[in-house]
Amino acid sequence: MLVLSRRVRPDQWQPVGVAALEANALDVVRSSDNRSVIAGPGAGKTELLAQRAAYLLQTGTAPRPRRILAISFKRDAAVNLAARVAQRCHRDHAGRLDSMTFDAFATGLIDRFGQALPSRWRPTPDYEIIFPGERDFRDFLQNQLGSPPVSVGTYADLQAIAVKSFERRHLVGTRLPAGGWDSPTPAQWAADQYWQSSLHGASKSYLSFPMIGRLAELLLRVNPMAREALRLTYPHLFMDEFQDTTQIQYDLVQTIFMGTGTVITAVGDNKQQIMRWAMAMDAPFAAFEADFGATRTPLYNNYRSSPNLVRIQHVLAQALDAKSAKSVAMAAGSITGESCAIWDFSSAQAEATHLAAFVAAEMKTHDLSPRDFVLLVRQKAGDYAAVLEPAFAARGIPLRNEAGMVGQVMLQELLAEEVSELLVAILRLAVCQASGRYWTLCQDSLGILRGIAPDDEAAQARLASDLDSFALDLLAAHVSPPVGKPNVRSVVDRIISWIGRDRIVAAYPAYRQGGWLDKVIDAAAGHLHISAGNGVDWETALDTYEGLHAIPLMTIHKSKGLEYHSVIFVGLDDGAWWSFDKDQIEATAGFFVAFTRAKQRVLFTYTAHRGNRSKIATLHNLLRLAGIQTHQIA
Ligand SMILES: Nc1ncnc2c1ncn2[C@@H]1O[C@H](COP(=O)(O)OP(=O)(O)OP(=O)(O)O)[C@@H](O)[C@H]1O
Repeated sequence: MLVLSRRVRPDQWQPVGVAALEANALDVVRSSDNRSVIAGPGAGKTELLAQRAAYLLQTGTAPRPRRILAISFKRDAAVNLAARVAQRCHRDHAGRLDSMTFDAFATGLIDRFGQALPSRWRPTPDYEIIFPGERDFRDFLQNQLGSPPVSVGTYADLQAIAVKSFERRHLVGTRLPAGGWDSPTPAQWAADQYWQSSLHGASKSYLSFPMIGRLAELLLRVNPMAREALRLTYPHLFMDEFQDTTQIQYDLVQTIFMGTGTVITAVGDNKQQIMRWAMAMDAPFAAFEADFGATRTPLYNNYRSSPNLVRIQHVLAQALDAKSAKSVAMAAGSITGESCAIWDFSSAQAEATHLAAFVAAEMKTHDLSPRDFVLLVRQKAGDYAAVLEPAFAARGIPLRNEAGMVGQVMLQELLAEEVSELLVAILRLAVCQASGRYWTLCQDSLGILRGIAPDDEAAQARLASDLDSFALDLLAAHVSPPVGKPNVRSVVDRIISWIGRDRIVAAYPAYRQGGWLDKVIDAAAGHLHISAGNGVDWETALDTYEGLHAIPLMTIHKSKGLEYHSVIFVGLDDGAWWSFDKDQIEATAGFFVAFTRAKQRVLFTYTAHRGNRSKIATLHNLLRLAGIQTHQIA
């Protein structure tokens, strides 16, 4: 694709990389006011943000040195948006999009300005990120907390605080008072004790991401200069998957941008809200429209799924929102036979054997690759992998549990880590035959790490020559992947030290805390060692590392935002959906997310050994309502 850096007149700008956008999408792309775009799956919401970035950058509506801030909830979504913009824009333009997760944004603010917080809220500069759970809060409330001062209440008052909602309601439930609570309730007093011991109880502070979000909000509230700097830098803000916004994130955005000239575009789908357990707000779009005067703009097309799947999606969508409009299917159907069915099996083994045979045959007949399929499960992916993996291996198809742990990092997260991506790109550049496209990737990433401006031709040329000689040396030293864990580790260490550990830490805020960089490097080396097993060549080892030829197995949560030719949902039974009764809406939304990842086909499997279908009768009834048949397969 030819991408130009010259400026385009707004009236002459055309969507890049897609034939057309629907009228409302084009309207949002060109808009200069706050918009909330609520649209169904596959409507092109992420694509709309990529197109809007292209429009703002290419027409000079967001002129240099101003930048666009795009906040996503998951790291791979942030990477995905940046990649789409990089494909559509000249790199001079694409480099002015800062696409990051909320956590990275808040952490970056604390790292830059945190020492300006009032002393009672100031973390140590070397604070660590922690992930406390219900057990930690129970231990704190029941064992670590003494009696409160009489003016606050009694020990019994403290014990009456619900452990389950302590974090959500009290610890990070509201904005932090700059000078502390004046006359705290027992719950506020307990929250303050937790805060003070996390911030000042040891030689360094220990903070969770929600706590960092709250500190970032306070920081911006009490620091008008930092607030103003952000407003000036970012005249445009994008928020993807807005349905999952937490109150903490919303308050931060409100403190920085409400009532300013920054134009906000928020996109999402209420029917895909599956993060309520992780503190997502009840109605973030309504709050945004009321507080920021945002105009709601719906989208009607579905570019992902076949007409038959869009028809079924509509039945499911109506169970979540009776007012939801039927989408217009823009993609054609390409398979014969049923595009959705429930397959019953006598055992998990029979299920695994049949699915492997089916996928192998489909790949052959329709020229599909393993990455066109996904095996989705509700939870405990490892248990399913133990049965499915050997059955697929017997058909010569590697299956890979993306939720599996490599050392201390989840595989899916490892692959989205900057360090892992850079390692793979440098290795591919050095050792693979057709490595052309890795040049640009390495040159761009290293240019950013070394602080070289894209238009500084002399420095870019020096970097290119440096990269070239490093790649040649690497190849000369390792014509094939090294054997043995220590040797693989030393290759990884050599690349990291050539890139410069300090540069990596300086460029990516997440690596500044809590030994995360070491965990990622350990995991990358461990995963490369396993991928290079059996004396394979470099290309095979790196393909295995990235899972290019393996069928992914993942949970619904991890599949958000992704798409596949065929989705096979393993386990439509009460066992997998044991908590269905607890929050039927969220569970049905999860079911909807799983279903809507498919372009052409969705298969559900069931085996009685894992549970009945009575608790989740609602889901089975919905499928029946949509005309889906159940077949006894094996
Ligand atoms: N205008 C368009 N023309 C053609 N294809 C498009 C267009 N917009 C999006 N697509 C394609 O449709 C698919 C879905 O787009 P996208 O991922 O942006 O949807 P989404 O609304 O964010 O989906 P979801 O909420 O289900 O994750 C992608 O493959 C994308 O490339």
